[in-house]
Amino acid sequence: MIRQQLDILDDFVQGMQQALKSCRPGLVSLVTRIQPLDPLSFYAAAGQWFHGQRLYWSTPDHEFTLVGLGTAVKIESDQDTRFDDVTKEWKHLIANTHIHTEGEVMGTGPLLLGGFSFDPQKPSSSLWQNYKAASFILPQFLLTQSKNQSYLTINAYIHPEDDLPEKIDQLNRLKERLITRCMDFSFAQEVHPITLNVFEPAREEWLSSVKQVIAEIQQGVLQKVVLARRVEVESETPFRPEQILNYLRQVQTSSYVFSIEWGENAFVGATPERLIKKEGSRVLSTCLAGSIKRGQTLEEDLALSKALLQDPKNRVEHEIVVRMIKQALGDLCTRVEAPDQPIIYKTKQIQHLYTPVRGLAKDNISLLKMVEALHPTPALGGYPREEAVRRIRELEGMDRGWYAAPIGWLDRQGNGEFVVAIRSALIRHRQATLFAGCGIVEDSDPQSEYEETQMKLKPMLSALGGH
Ligand SMILES: C=C(O[C@@H]1C=C(C(=O)O)C=C[C@H]1O)C(=O)O
Ligand SMILES: [Mg+2]
Repeated sequence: MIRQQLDILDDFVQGMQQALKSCRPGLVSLVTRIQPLDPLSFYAAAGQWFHGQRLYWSTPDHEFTLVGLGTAVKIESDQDTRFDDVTKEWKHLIANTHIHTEGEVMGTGPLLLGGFSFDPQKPSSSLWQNYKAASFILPQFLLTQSKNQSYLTINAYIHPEDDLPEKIDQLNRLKERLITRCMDFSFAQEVHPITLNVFEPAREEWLSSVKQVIAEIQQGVLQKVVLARRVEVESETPFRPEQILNYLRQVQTSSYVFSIEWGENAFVGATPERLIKKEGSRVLSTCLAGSIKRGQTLEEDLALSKALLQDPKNRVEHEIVVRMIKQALGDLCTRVEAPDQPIIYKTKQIQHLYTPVRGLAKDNISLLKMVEALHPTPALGGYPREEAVRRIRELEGMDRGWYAAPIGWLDRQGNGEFVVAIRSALIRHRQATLFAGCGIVEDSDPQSEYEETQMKLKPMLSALGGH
C-alpha cells in the first residue's frame, strides 16, 4: 500500500519536474491521510524546528483543527487595501499550483492561515511589530483534523532550477521525524500554580473615557462604542504557548482556541465569537454582544440567563450588532435569515446574548470581501462604524494590534472561517499583555462596564496560571 503510494508520488514528482522546466515558479502541495494524531501534541512537538512559526486554530469542541508550521509563502500588507492585497496575491499564487491529494477534504491542501489588525490607521506600537495590518502564511506543514481523521499537507514553493525530488525527500524526512516526536509527546499533567504579577495601567483614564463616550452617545451622533483596556502580566517562568492552549482546549470548550506565533511572540486565546464562516455559497455569521457572569449553582445560572435576556441595556447593545450584520450581509447575499430573539451562549466564566445570521453569498462575493464588509462589527467597534472607530483610536491609550480583529483561514476554493480575536493575550517570554473590552451604550454605567472587562480577563488570567 505504502509502496504504491510512493510510486504514485514519484510519478507526480517526475511530472512536476517536467512541467516546471517549461514554466514559472509554482506551488507544490501534497496531501496524505495519516494515522490520527493529537493536533496540540503535533504543535508542541514541532517547537524544536518551528519555534516562532506555528499556528493553531480549533473550532469549539475540537471538531475541526488546523496546525500550520513553517512558511512556504508569506503574504503581508500594511496598507488600507490589505483585503484586496491578500486576495490578489492569493489568487496569483494558486493559479500556478500542482496538487497531489487523496480525496478533496476541506481544510487540506494549499490554504492561508493568519489574520488582520484591528485598525490599520492606528500607529502600530512596538508590542505588535511582528503583527502587520494583514499577515498570512501558507504553511510548509499543515495538519488538519476533521471528523476524527488526520491529514498532512506538505507545501513547497518551487523554482524551475530547484531539485524537486530532493526537496520533497527532505520534507518527507522531516515529516517522519515530526510524527515520531508527536507520538512520544505528553503534556505535563499538573500545571503548578505560578505567581503572576498583574499590573493595570491607566484605570482612571479608562473610566473617564467611558464617561466621555456615554455623554457623546447621549448627545446623539453615536449609538455604541466598544472601549477596551489592557493589563500587563509578568510570570516567574516563561509562558509556554502549548501549555496555555492545552488548558484552554480543556476548559473553554465552547470557544475557538488559537495561537499565532510570529517570532518571539505568541498571540493566544479562546474566543466564542465567529465573524464569518463560508462553505461554498453558504455563510454563517454570529452576533455576540451583551454579557453577564455565570452562576455558582444551576438555579443562579438560569436566573442570570433570564436577567440577561430581559435586560434592556444588554438587548440594545445586542440589537445594534444584529441590525448591522444583517444589513452588511444583505448587500452581499441573495438571502439572509436570523431569528427575531437572541438566545444565551455560555462559556466557562461568561454568558452572552447570541443571534446566528445565515445567508447565501452572491456569486462573485469572496470570504475576504465579507470579512472586509463586516469588520469591525458593533460588537468590537461600534455604531456608526467610522465614528466609533475614530473615537476608539482617539480615546484608547493603547494599540489594539490584533486584539478584537479577524483571524482565521481560507482555502483555494474560497471556503474558510474568521473569528474575532478576543479573550486573548500577546505573550513573549515571561510577559503577557491581555485585552478586554465592552460595549458602551446610552444606559451604560462606567463601574459595571469596568467589572464586565474584569470578568472578560478571567479566562486568559486562569489560562496563564493565575488561578
Ligand atoms: C470586546 C469583548 O467582547 C465583546 C463585547 C461584549 C459585551 O460588551 O457584552 C460581548 C461579547 C463581545 O462581542 C472582549 O471580550 O474583549
Ligand atoms: Mg457588554
